[in-house]
Amino acid sequence: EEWSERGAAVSAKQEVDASGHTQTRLMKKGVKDFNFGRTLGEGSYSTVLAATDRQTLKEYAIKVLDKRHIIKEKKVKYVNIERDTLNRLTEHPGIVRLYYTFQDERSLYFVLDLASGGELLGVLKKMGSFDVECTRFYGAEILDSVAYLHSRGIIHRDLKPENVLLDRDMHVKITDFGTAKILADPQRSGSGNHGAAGDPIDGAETDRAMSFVGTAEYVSPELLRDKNACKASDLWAFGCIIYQLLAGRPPFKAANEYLTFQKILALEYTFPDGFPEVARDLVERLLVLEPANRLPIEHIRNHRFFEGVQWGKGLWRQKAPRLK
Ligand SMILES: Nc1ncnc2c1ncn2[C@@H]1O[C@H](COP(=O)(O)OP(=O)(O)OP(=O)(O)O)[C@@H](O)[C@H]1O
Ligand SMILES: O=C(O)C[C@H](Cc1nc2cc(Cl)cc(Cl)c2[nH]1)c1ccc(Cl)cc1
Repeated sequence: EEWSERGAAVSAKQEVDASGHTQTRLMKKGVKDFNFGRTLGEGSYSTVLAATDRQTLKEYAIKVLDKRHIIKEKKVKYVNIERDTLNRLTEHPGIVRLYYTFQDERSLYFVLDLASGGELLGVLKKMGSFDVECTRFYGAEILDSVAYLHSRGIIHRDLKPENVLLDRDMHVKITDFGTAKILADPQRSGSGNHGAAGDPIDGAETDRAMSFVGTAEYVSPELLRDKNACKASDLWAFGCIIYQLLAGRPPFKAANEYLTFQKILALEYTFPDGFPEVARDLVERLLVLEPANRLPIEHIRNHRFFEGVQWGKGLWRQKAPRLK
């Protein structure tokens, strides 16, 4: 029979030996259990391939990392953070699920949910911008997923439309957890800053937090100011995403990263003509310099912008709105 513990997936094979005793052999999945298909994309340290499990014919995305490259680029910590984080995130439809990890002499392998709809960024670029109905649907699924991350003591720290993938039914699958922060105490640090002095999960986490900054356009002011991220940092990024879906561009974008950072710290952004009022009110309550003053998730769910959204399972069962 097949059972898989999180992360180290093992399958047990019952066999009767010569003396009639039942023996159980444990086998970890490996490269030979899969037929590899087309390349889905490339990262700085990774290649993602479509693959099919030869026994179950189930389709996956397998992220392959070259060991030498990982070691040379000092990314071992990130890879193990990604694995440990994904292993804690097992039960939410909006998070890319990790089924197995394994390695061979040359590479490391993450066996993940296949998100065949591509990146939300790609769809947004094709559309130019989303209408309120589509923004409401994708905003709600992203928010529901972030609420789950936070409940599991995880801060994503690099939320952006590139990291919001879409499955074959055009539902959200959030990915890219190599730069996430695992909180030692999941209940704390809603908006309280922590990092060096806070409750890092380990020493490595502190120096990593000190070195890690997300993607310029979505970086929160607290991360720029005191190099500390908190759960509210993900809500800043969420505000940027809602703005971008409706406006077709992020709120803070300048000729280079330094100028973008200046705009963020000065809260220098404007709404384009025609930006929907109800969405403007929500964005203004999220793009707030002080993390503690940002709208908390429960209040975002009840905001007029999300009026009519069925939160919980219903959200994930309904058909995704046709992108028009
Ligand atoms: N589960 C998945 N299903 C389908 N496509 C995926 C999946 N995960 C990643 N991809 C695609 O593969 C590409 C590489 O993803 P990967 O996470 O390896 O690197 P990245 O995070 O995009 O790049 P970097 O490491 O530079 O940040 C991305 O463009 C992404 O769209
Ligand atoms: O089998 C497991 O789950 C644990 C290993 C731990 C691990 N072994 C490694 C070897 C190298 Cl060379 C680099 C990294 Cl980051 C390594 N991480 C592992 C294997 C694959 C992946 Cl994707 C992550 C971690």
